[in-house]
Amino acid sequence: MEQKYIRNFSIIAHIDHGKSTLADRILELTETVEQREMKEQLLDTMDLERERGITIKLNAVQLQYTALNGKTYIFHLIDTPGHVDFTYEVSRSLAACEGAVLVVDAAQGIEAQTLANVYLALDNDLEILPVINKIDLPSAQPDVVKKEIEDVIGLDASCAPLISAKNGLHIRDVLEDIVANVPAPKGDPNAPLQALVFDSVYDAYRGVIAFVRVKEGRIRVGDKVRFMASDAEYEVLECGVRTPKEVKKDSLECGEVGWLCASIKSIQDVRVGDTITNVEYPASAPLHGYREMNPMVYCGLYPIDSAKYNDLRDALEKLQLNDASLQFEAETSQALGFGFRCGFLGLLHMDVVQERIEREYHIDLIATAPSVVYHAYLTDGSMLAIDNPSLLPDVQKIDHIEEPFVKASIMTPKEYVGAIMELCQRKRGNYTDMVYIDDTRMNLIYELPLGEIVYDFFDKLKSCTKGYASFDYELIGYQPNKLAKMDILLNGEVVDALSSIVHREFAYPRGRAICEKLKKLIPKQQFEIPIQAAINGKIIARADIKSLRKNVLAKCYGGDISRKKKLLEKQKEGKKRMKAVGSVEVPQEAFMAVLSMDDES
Ligand SMILES: Nc1nc2c(ncn2[C@@H]2O[C@H](COP(=O)(O)OP(=O)(O)OP(=O)(O)O)[C@@H](O)[C@H]2O)c(=O)[nH]1
Repeated sequence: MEQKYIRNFSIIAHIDHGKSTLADRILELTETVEQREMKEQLLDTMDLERERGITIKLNAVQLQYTALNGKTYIFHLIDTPGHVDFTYEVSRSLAACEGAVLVVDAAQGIEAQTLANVYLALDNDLEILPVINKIDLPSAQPDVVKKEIEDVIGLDASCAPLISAKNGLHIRDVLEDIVANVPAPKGDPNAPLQALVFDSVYDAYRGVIAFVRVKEGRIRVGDKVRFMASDAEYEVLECGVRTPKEVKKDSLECGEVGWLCASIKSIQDVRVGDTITNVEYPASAPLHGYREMNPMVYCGLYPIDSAKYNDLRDALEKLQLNDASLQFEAETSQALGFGFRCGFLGLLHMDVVQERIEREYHIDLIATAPSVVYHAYLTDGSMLAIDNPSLLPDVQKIDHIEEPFVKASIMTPKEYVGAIMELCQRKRGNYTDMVYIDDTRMNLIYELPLGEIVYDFFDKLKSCTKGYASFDYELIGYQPNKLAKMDILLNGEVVDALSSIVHREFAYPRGRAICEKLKKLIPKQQFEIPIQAAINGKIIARADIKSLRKNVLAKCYGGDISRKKKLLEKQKEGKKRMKAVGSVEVPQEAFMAVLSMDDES
C-alpha cells in the first residue's frame, strides 16, 4: 500500500462522550470485524474495562476503508482512555498519529477533558477533526456545541459531522473527513529505520511484544534492530498488525502502526517512548520520546501472604511494561513487612493497578493510604521529598514543609457555582478566576492542594453538581503550609502504614474522625484495643474497641459438622484481607480510613 493511502488517527474525547462506541461503528462499517464477532466496545479488551465501562488502555487496530472516491485506504485507529488518570496513554497514542477525531457530546458540549485532550493533540501537531456525537438525544444541541467548539477551542466546526455513534448515523461522514483531512504519514521508506515504541506487553510464550509506529524506513522479519535507549539488540522474529486479531506480516512499512516480537525476555530492554533502529543501517538520533510522567500519588502495596513478595515484584515489572506511568521501589513497613512503594497518576489508576495484580497475577494485596509527595525542608538547609508520611523526620529537624498545588479548571452549569466554591473552600483552595463558556456554563479556576483533591474531590464534585461538572488539573508547584505528621497508635504502638500528613488546623477533627472510623472498621478482638491519634508524640484523639470474641459457632448448637465447617470457612474468608499488625488484626479498609474523612471532619 502506498504511503499516501495510509491514515493514522486517534479518537479523543471527554469521558463517556462516545469514543469507544464510535470505534465500534467504524469497525463495523469497514467490515473489519464480522457481524457475528461484534460486541459492544470491542476495543476495551480487558475484563476490567468492560466491567467498569471505561477505557484504560490504548488499543491500535488496522482497518481498510474504500472511500467514495473509489480508492481503498488503510486506517490505523488508536482508541484512547478519557479519564484524567490515563492522560499518559492518550499522549502516547497521539505521538503515533497524524490526526485526531475529537468527539464532543451534543448534549453536554465541551468538558474539561475535551480541552485537555485538544491541547495534547495540538502539542503533537495533529490535525483535529471535530465530530458531534449523540445527536439522537432529545437534549442534543449541535449548533450550540459547534459554536462552543469555535469559541472555546478556536476550531472551525462548521463542517463537523453530526453523528449518532449509538445508532450508526452518519459514520461514513467521519471516515470521509479522515480521508480528506488527516495528512498521510510523511517519512521516507528508504531512510534508516526509526520506529517509535508507543506500548508494549509481556507474553508468556513470545516475550515482550512492542507496539510501534514506523516513522522512517521499514522493519522486516529477520532484521537486526536496536532499541536506542537501552542499546539492546534483537532479531525481529515476527511482526504484523492487529485487525483487531493479530495478523502476521513480512514487514511493517513506513507510516504503519503494528507490533513486533523478537523473543525479548528482559523487560528492561523495552521502554515506551524509545526508538528502534536497524543495526546495519542505523539512524543517527532517536525520535523525540515522551515527556516523563511523574506520579501524583504514592501508596505501599504489600502481599497479604509475605511469601508472595517476589511474585509481586514480578507482577509490577510486567505491568510496568504495559503501563509506563507506574513506578515502584521496594520498601519495608514495621506493620506490614516487605512490600513496594508505588507511584500512580491518580486514585483510579491506583485502583486499576491493584485490581490487575489481584486478577491477572493472583496476589492478594494490602494497600496503604495514598499520599502525595511533600517537600520537607530541614534545619540543615537540605530538602527531603517524602512520598511516605511515616518517613518524615523528627519535628525538631524540620524547618518547614511544602505541599504540591495544582491549577484546577472546573467546567460547570452556572447554578452549581456556589456549591463548587464551597467545596473548593473546604479543600483549602484559593480562588483564581471565573470565565463564561457560554450563557449557561462557567469555567472556574482554583488553586488547590493536590493532597486534598486526589482522593475524593472528583466524587464530591460529581455529587454536588449532579454529575454536570467536569474537572481537569495540572501541577503548578509547591507551596509552604502548616503541615504535620499524624501518627496512629493501635494498642499503644505506632502503625507506620497509617501515618498521614495533615494540615494543623484540620488535625483535631481529622484525628477524631480517623479514630472513630478505625473503631468501626477493626473487628473486636479478645482484648480491648485503644486507638490513638498523635502529633509529635502528643495524643490528640482516642477511641477504644471493646473486647469480644465473636464465636461464629454460637448459633450452631446442633451437631452438624458440615455447617460448622462452612461457618469457619466463611470466617476465614473474611480474614483473608486482614493483616496482623502486632497483636491486632487490621482489615484492608482500615488502611484507607484516612481517605474519606471529609464528611466527618
Ligand atoms: N444516545 C446515545 N448514546 C451514546 C451515543 N454514543 C455513545 N453513547 C453512550 O454513551 C456512553 C459512553 O460511551 P463510550 O463509547 O463508552 O464512551 P467513551 O468516550 O469511550 O468512554 P471511556 O472509554 O470511558 O473514555 C455509553 O453508554 C454509550 O452507549 C450516541 O450516539 N447516542
